[in-house]
Amino acid sequence: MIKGGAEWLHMDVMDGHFVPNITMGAPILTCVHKGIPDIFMDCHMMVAQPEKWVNDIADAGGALYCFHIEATSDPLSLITAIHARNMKAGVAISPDTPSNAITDEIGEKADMLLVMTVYPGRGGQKFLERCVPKVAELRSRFPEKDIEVDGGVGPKTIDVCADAGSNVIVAGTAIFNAPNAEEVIQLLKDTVNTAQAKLAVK
Ligand SMILES: O=C(CO)[C@H](O)[C@H](O)COP(=O)(O)O
Repeated sequence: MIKGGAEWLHMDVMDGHFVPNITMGAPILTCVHKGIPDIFMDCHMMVAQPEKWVNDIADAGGALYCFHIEATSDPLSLITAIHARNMKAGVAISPDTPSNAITDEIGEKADMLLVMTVYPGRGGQKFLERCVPKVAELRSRFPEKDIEVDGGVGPKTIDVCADAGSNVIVAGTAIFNAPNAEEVIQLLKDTVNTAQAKLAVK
C-alpha cells in the first residue's frame, strides 16, 4: 500500500463473515509487528462485529483500524473507541454501499475512508470502475482526509483512482505478480503524487 511516500502495510483481518472459512486475526498481526515494529499496520477489518476486536488489534500493534460501515449500527461510538486506543479510524464501504452512507459527521470524525473496488474478501478480483465516482464524491466533501481504494488496483486502473482523489492505494496482485514489483510501486506512487499535486492547485 502506498500513502504519499510512506510505506504502509495493509492487513486484511477476517472472521469468516465476508469469506466463509477464512480467518486471520490479531496473532498474525502480533508476529508481523514483532518482525517489522516500525511498519504502519493498516488493519482492514472484514468482520461481522467490528466493536469486538478493537482492543485485540490495538494490543497487536495495529496503527489504523478500518471497519465496514455495513457491519455496525453505531459508527461514531466505534470511532471514539478506536481513538481511545490510540489508533487511527478508517471507515470502509463495500461496492454496493453508496458514499452517502458516510455522513458528514462520520467522515469528519474518521481519519481515513476506504472505497472498496472489489467485493471484500479475496485478492485477484476485477476492478469495479463503477465504484470510482464514490471516491470523487468523498474527496469533494472531505478534501483533507486520506481516501483509500482497495481491489484490482494496478498500472491499468491507477489513473482513474488517483484522478478521482484517492491518495492511499492498496495493491496486491499487481505487485506480487509483476516481473518488477519496484517499478509498479514507483508507478503507483508517481501517479498518486502527480494527481494530488494537480488537485491541490484547483
Ligand atoms: O481486501 C482485499 C480484498 O478484500 C485485498 O486487499 C485486495 O483485493 C487487494 O488485492 P488485489 O490487489 O489483488 O485486488
